[in-house]
Amino acid sequence: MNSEMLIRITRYYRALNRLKSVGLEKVFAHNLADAAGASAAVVRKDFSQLGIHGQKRGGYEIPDLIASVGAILGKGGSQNTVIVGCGRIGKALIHYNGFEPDGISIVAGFDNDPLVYSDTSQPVPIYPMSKLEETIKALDAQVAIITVPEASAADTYEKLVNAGIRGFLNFSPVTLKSQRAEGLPPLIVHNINIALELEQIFYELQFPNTVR
Ligand SMILES: NC(=O)c1ccc[n+]([C@@H]2O[C@H](COP(=O)([O-])OP(=O)(O)OC[C@H]3O[C@@H](n4cnc5c(N)ncnc54)[C@H](O)[C@@H]3O)[C@@H](O)[C@H]2O)c1
Repeated sequence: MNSEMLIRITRYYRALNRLKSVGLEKVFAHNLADAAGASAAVVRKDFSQLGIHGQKRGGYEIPDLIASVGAILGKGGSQNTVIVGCGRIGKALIHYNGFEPDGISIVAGFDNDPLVYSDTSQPVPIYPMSKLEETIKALDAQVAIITVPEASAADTYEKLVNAGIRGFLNFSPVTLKSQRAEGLPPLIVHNINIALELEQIFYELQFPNTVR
C-alpha cells in the first residue's frame, strides 16, 4: 500500500469510529469520501483492493468495516502511548480526549519534577522517571511522545528505547534518528516541527504556484 492510500485508510478508520460513536450502523462510500478528501469511487476502489466488499446499494456495515480496516492498520493490539515531559505540551496532550476514538490511549505520563507527579487515581497518572521501565512494561506501551526540553531529549530517547518503546513522536527541537538493534525492526521516529510547517505555509502563500 502506498503512503497516500495509507493516509486515506487511516482517515476512513477515524471517520468510522466517529460515526459509530454517534450511533450509526451503516455508511456509504460518499460519507467516507468527505472524511478522506477523496471521491466515492476512490473509496470503493481502496476497499475493493483491500478485499472489503459492501452490499449493493446498502453501503457498508460500520462494525464490520471498523474490524476489517482496523486489522489492515494493525489495530486491535495495544495502542498504548506514554508521554515524557508533562509540561505545557505534555499536559495538553494528556488532557486531550480526542485520541480514544482513533483507538489510541495515552496511558501514563513521566516527568523528573516531583511537583508534576500525580497520584495513580488520575485517569492518566504522571510518574517519576524512575518508574519508566516497569510502568511501560506493565502497561504494554509501544509508543512514546517526547515533550521534554531540548537538552533532555537525547537522554530521554535513550531511556525510552531501553524501556522497550519502539515508536516515537518527538516534539523537542532535536531531530531524533531511528536506531536499529540487531534482530529487531528499526525504531519508528517522527519528528514534529511546527515552525517548519508554518514556514512552508508562508512560502506557499507567497509562491502559490511553485509547490505542488
Ligand atoms: N515541535 C514543535 O513545533 C514545538 C512547539 C513548541 C515547543 N516544542 C518543544 O516541546 C518541548 C516541550 O515544550 P513545553 O513548552 O511543553 O515545555 P515545558 O517546559 O512546559 O515542559 C517540559 C517538561 O519536561 C520536564 N522535564 C525536563 N527534563 C526532563 C527529563 N530529563 N526527564 C523527564 N522530564 C523532564 C519538565 O519538568 C517539564 O514538566 C520543548 O522541547 C519545546 O522546545 C516543540
